[in-house]
Amino acid sequence: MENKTIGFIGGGNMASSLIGGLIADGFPAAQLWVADPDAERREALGRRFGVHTTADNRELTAQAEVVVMAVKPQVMREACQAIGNSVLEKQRLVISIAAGIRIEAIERWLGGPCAIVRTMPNTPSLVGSGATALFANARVQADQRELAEAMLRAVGLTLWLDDESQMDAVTAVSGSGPAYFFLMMELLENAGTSLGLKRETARLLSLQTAFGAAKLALESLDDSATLRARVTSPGGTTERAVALFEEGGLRELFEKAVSGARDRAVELADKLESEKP
Ligand SMILES: NC(=O)C1=CN([C@@H]2O[C@H](COP(=O)(O)OP(=O)(O)OC[C@H]3O[C@@H](n4cnc5c(N)ncnc54)[C@H](O)[C@@H]3O)[C@@H](O)[C@H]2O)C=CC1
Ligand SMILES: O=C(O)[C@@H]1CCC=N1
Repeated sequence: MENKTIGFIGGGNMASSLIGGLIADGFPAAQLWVADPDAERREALGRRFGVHTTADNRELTAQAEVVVMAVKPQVMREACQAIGNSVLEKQRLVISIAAGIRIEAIERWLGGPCAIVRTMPNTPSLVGSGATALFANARVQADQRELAEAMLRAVGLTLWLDDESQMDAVTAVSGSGPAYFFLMMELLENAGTSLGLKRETARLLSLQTAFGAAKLALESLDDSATLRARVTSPGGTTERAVALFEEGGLRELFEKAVSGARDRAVELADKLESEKP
């Protein structure tokens, strides 16, 4: 991977997280390109990371051997169609991070057979703690698979899926997942503040507790329910809080919210892939 040039079509939140994570892992900024129509964004990315920037997607595909599609799903069709010729002619490896959009649609929009790896990363990639699932089409060669994996492993955990349709569930679990945990941290901080703690005290306790719980769970052989049981003294404080969560329907609500996210990925793909050009 070290000698490759990687280009991002779209330099928004997720591309910035991947770029920041790659640079922090030692990947040379001089081998990173970003194409974005937003001049302020290009300027900010150039200043923050020292990467090459351009407003011209085709200039990026001319420069970068690996082309990461990092635009919104709603922009994927137009962006793929605009770079299709150059991607196919130069036989670039395309890596998509777009939620919902299936490989078959990306290939169709590019206009011909192409090596495509569909992935679902998440924003903790910025600090090297991302989680990314990958799925490759049959045109992806072993060395390209290795390359895609190495790029995402540089910013966190990677795993390959054996069925592309699982990507929508992954999107709902780990793609959107950081937002659920941020929400929980926000709510715990607010609850602590309501109980009379200083905002900063409640914030630090909430964040370190989230971090500690995740670290403990990752390093433990026990499952999350067992770890929870160890915090829950019979007749104690945790038991009361957990009972109130259960009574309030948190378990059902969680199932509903995460399947709502999965359904939205499917809905987006069905809508965007069937729209007339
Ligand atoms: N934000 C997240 O946590 C995650 C996002 N994703 C996926 O990443 C993709 C990007 O999402 P975000 O970074 O959150 O969006 P964003 O809105 O922050 O970034 C999109 C960028 O694309 C640029 N853009 C728009 N049209 C363009 C074009 N034709 N060519 C080049 N650039 C163009 C915009 O100016 C913007 O900077 C989406 O497909 C999303 O599903 C995947 C995993 C996690
Ligand atoms: O909210 C979204 O649609 C994107 C995909 C996963 C995380 N952010």
